[in-house]
Amino acid sequence: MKKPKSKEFRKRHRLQEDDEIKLLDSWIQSQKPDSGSNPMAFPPLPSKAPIGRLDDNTFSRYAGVTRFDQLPISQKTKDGLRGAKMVEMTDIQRASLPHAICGRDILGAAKTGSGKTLAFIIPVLEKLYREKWGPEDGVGCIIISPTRELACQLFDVLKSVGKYHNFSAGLLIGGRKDVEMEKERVNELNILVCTPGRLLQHMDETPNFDCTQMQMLVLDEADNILDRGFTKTVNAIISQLPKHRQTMLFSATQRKSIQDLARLSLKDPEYLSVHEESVTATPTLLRQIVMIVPLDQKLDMLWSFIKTHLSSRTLVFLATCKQVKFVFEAFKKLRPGIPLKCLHGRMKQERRIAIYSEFCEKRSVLLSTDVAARGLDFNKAVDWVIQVDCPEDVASYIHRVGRTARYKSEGKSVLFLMPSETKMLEKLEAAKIPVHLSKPNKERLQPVSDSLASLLVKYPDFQPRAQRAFVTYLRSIRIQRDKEIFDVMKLPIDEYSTSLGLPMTPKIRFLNQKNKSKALSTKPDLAEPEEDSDKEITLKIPRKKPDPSNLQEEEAEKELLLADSSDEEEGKTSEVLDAIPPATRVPKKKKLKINIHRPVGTRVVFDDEGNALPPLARIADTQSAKGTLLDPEQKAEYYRKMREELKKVDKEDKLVQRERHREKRIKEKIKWKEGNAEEDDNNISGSEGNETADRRHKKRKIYFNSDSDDGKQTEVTTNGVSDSVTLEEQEALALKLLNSMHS
Ligand SMILES: Nc1ncnc2c1ncn2[C@@H]1O[C@H](COP(=O)(O)OP(=O)(O)OP(=O)(O)O)[C@@H](O)[C@H]1O
Repeated sequence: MKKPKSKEFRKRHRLQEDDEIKLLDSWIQSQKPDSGSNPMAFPPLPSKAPIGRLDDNTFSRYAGVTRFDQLPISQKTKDGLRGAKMVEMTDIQRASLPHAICGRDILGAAKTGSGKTLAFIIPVLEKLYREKWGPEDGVGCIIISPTRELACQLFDVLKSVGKYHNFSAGLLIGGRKDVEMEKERVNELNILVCTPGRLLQHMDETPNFDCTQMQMLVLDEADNILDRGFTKTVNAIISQLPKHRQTMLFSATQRKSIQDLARLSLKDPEYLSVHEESVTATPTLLRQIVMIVPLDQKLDMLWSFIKTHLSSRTLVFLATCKQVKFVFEAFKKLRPGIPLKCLHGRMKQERRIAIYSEFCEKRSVLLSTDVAARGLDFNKAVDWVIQVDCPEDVASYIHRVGRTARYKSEGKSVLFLMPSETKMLEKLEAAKIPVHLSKPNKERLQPVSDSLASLLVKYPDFQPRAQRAFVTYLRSIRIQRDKEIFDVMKLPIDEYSTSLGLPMTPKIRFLNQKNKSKALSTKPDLAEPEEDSDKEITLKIPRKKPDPSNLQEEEAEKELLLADSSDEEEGKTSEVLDAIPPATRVPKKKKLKINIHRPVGTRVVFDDEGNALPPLARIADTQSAKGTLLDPEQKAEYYRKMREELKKVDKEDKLVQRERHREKRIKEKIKWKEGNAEEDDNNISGSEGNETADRRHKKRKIYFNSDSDDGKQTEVTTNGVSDSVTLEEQEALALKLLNSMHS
C-alpha cells in the first residue's frame, strides 16, 4: 500500500508546481511577437505562417530540440512520456508541439503512423495543468474521434502519458449500455474522448451537461469528422461549444478547406504539414503492390493469399458489412489454418473492442470494413494490408494502407483492382503513392468457388448471406461518387455470383432498370420519344450521395438513437429482398400502385376538345402529334424546345410563388402594426399604461448609423422596425421623458 503523503510534502509539492507553472507561462508570454526575453533554453517560435508549409528555416531553428524533455512542458507529462518509452520526437511532434503549447490553433498533417496522437495529447494535458484545472472546473478539453475503436486507443494513450496528472478523463462512445452512469459523471470529467454521436447525445440529454468552460477542442481524423457522414452532428456540437477556445485538427489527409475553418471558427491557424515536400504520401517503409484481379477471382486470390501467409498478421478490407460477414463465416468453415476475425460497424460494442484487442495481441487475419481504416495502431504489428475492394478515393487508400508500416516499422500492402478500375492507378500516381504492379501467380492460385458452392448446399441458411454479400457489394459500387473508376454496369455479375458459390444470380432491381434503359437507348427506332424523355429525367434525378463513411454515419445515428443494432438479419434493403429468389421470397404487403406514365413535373396540356396532348404534340405540333417518328435532328430540336418550355414554366411558377409570399408578408406586417397601435393606445390611456410606455421606450436601443452623413441616428427597436429621428427630435423626446419622470 502507498504511504499517504505528509501535509508538508503536499505543500512543498504544490509550491513546486506553482513555480513550474509560472515558468511555463512566462515562456508562453515570451513567444508573443513583441516580447524580447526567453526564460528557458528553448528556441523561440518561428514567425507565423498560417496556411503555408514549414520551411527549412523553421526546422533548422528547431534542430537542437529533438527530445520531449527539452520542451517547455510539465515534469508530470515528461515522466508520463518517459514511462511510455517516448524520448525522441517525430517530425509532426517537433513542428506542432511548441505552437500548440502556446495556445495556437493547429491544422496538423503528417503521414500515417507518424505520431500525430501525441501532438495533441501533450498540449491537452499541458493546457489543463497550466490552468490548474480541477474536478470542480468540469469539462476542459474534448477530443473527438470518428470511430469507437480509435476513441479507445486515444483514451489509452491519454491514460498512459497523463498518468502522473490528476485530471479525470472519460471515454464516451456509442454502443455502451452504461449511458445513465455516464450522465451522472460526465460533468465531473475534465477530458472527454468521444465519438461525435455520443457527445451530442450527452449535450442533448444529460441534465446540466456543461462545457461552457471548455478550453480546447481536438478533432482527430478531422477531414473524416468534417465529412458528410457527420455534418449535422458536428454542426450541432460546435454550436454548443464556447467560441473562445483552442482548436486543433489532425489527419494524414488534412484539408485546407476554408469552409471547415469557418465552421470551426479557427483563428489564424498554423498549417503544419510536415511531409508535404516528401517524395511519397505514404510511409517510406511501406511496400505497396497492386494486382489486377477480375471480380470473380477476388475470393480465390484472397483465399490463396491467406493460405500462403499463415505466419503473418493480415488486415483485409472489404466494401460492406455483409461481405465481411459472409467471407468470415465461409472461410472459417473452410479452415484456412490461421485464426480469422471480423470487425464491422454492426457488431456489438463489447465484441468490437474485444476483437480489436485480440488482433493487437495475436497473429491472425482480420476481415474488416472501413471502421478499421483510420487511426488504429494495432500495436504497430500488422504485416500485410489487403484491399480486396477498391477504396472510394485516394485518401481512403492512404488511411487503409497506413495500418501497417507505422513508426519506423516495415509493412506491405496489396490492392486488388478490377480491370474496370485501373483508373485508380493514375490517381495514386498523381497523389505521389508509389505502387508496384504485380501479376497474380496463377500456379499458386487456390480456387475456392467450388468449396463455397458445396458449403451453400450443405448449409442452406448460408445462402441468403451470400446473396446479401452479392447485393450489397453491387450497391456499394453503384453509389460510389467517382464514376471514372466505379461502374456497376461493367461488372461480370453472373461470374461474381458463381464465385460466391451461388447457384443462380440474384435479381437486382436497379440493374434490371439500368439494363432496360440501356436496351432502349441502343434501339432508338423502337424507343418512344416520350420514354426517352422519361429516361433522361430519371437519370438526372440526384441520387442519395455516395456514402463511404456510411458505417460511421450509421454509428452516429445509432449512438443517437441508442439502438445497438444486433448484427442480425433485420434491415434488409429492397434490393436484398429482390435478391432472394421468388420461390423463397416472403410476399410483401401489397402496396397501392399508381401508374405514372409521364415524367414527374411535366405539365399536361389539353386540346380544344379536352383531350390530353402528349408533350411532343405541344412542341413539335402537327407532325409528331400525328405519330410521325422524328429523325435525330428533329429529336434534338424537340428536346431543346421542351427544355425551354419547362424553363419558362418554371420561371412563371417562381414568380407567382414570390408574389404570394410578398402578399403574405405585407398582410402580416399590417396586422402586426395594427396590433401595436392598439397596444400603444391602451398603454397611454392609464397610469399603469404610462409605466409600460416608459419601459417600452427604455427597451429601445439607439445605434449610430455610420453610413448616414446627415448626422441622423437610426433607431432600431427590439422588434427590428426602424425609423429615422433627428437630433432635435431626440432632444425633445429626452426632455419629455425627463419631465414625465419628475412629475
Ligand atoms: N515520439 C515517439 N517515440 C516513439 N514512438 C512513438 C512516438 N510517437 C508516436 N509513437 C508511436 O508511433 C505509433 C503511431 O503513432 P500514432 O498512432 O500517433 O500515429 P498517427 O500519425 O496518429 O497515425 P494515423 O494517421 O494512422 O492516425 C504508435 O505506436 C505510437 O506509440
